[in-house]
Amino acid sequence: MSTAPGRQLVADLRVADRVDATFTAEPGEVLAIIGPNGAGKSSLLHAVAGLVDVEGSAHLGDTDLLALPVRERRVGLVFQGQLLFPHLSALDNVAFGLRARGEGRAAAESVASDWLERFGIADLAGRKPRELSGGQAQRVAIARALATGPDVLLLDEPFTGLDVSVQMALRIELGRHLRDFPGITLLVTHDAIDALTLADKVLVLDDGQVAQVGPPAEVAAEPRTPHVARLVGLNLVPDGDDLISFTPDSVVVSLHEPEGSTRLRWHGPIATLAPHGDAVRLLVHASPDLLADLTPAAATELELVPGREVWLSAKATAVSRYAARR
Ligand SMILES: Nc1ncnc2c1ncn2[C@@H]1O[C@H](COP(=O)(O)OP(=O)(O)OP(=O)(O)O)[C@@H](O)[C@H]1O
Repeated sequence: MSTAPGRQLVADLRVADRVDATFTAEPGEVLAIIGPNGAGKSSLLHAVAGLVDVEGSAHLGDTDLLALPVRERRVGLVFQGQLLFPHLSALDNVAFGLRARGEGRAAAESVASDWLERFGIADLAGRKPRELSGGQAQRVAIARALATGPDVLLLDEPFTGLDVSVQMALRIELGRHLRDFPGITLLVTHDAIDALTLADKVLVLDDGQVAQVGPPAEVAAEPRTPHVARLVGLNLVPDGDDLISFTPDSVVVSLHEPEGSTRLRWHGPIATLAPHGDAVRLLVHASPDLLADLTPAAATELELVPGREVWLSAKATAVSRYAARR
């Protein structure tokens, strides 16, 4: 366990022209960092880990993280494609960090063995990484990061590249371990499910800047960036100083301009048309792009095909309206 639990992280980090982000994280909190490709998510984690040049500040309680040499930062890393040491067994991989910190072999192996047990892979202790499946190797990598009792755990897309069923099992397991973890977890993910199920707080990064921070349910209900809206399956349209969001199934699709006074109407060509659950989901190149779900019968009736111009409208009662910026 961490030697110094209970310390808040207060960070104001700038990485070249890629990241300029201020955020805080509470002890025991899982902060999910989401945003489009190239938003700067990995750069932000690398900055905390000390893997890139960074300006600004990062304090963990009274400790100035950036002033500490990298190996003295109590930070656990699980990065995309990060390899285990190929020549070490699973047990020795997990024990490595403890050994590097000066623990004796027996003590380090006992802690490592305990962590393999907690991840349900004690029987794989003697295997080399090449003898492990992707999911097993990732369990070893996460156990290795947690075994040293870090103050901050950095997870960068920890489930990428794994089968969906393995991802689900590992997500549940990780959630269990994170609930007991007294340190701070920064979890970079492109998956709304990770953010909604594992995180206490979500930070949305857009072009290196913090676009939104809040509890997962709030970010999902009132997204402020098109990327997050799409992640949670909502349409998002700017309207003056406000944003409005609405579900694809609340959109009415027609071939002619809707009558009535609603301002909430758009038109454009159908870009794609695909099954979505029991419905047919359209992506329409309006301004902005919008999703609309309708029944297969309605799609056939309207003779909808890609390229066809359609009108979309949303009932005022079906939209959620909120300020674009807090
Ligand atoms: N070492 C580097 N030197 C210069 N530019 C970099 C470096 N690493 C990343 N970048 C650029 O900085 C931007 C942010 O990259 P970063 O990998 O942090 O984003 P990301 O949000 O993690 O993206 P992804 O989801 O694709 O992994 C990108 O435009 C990327 O090309």
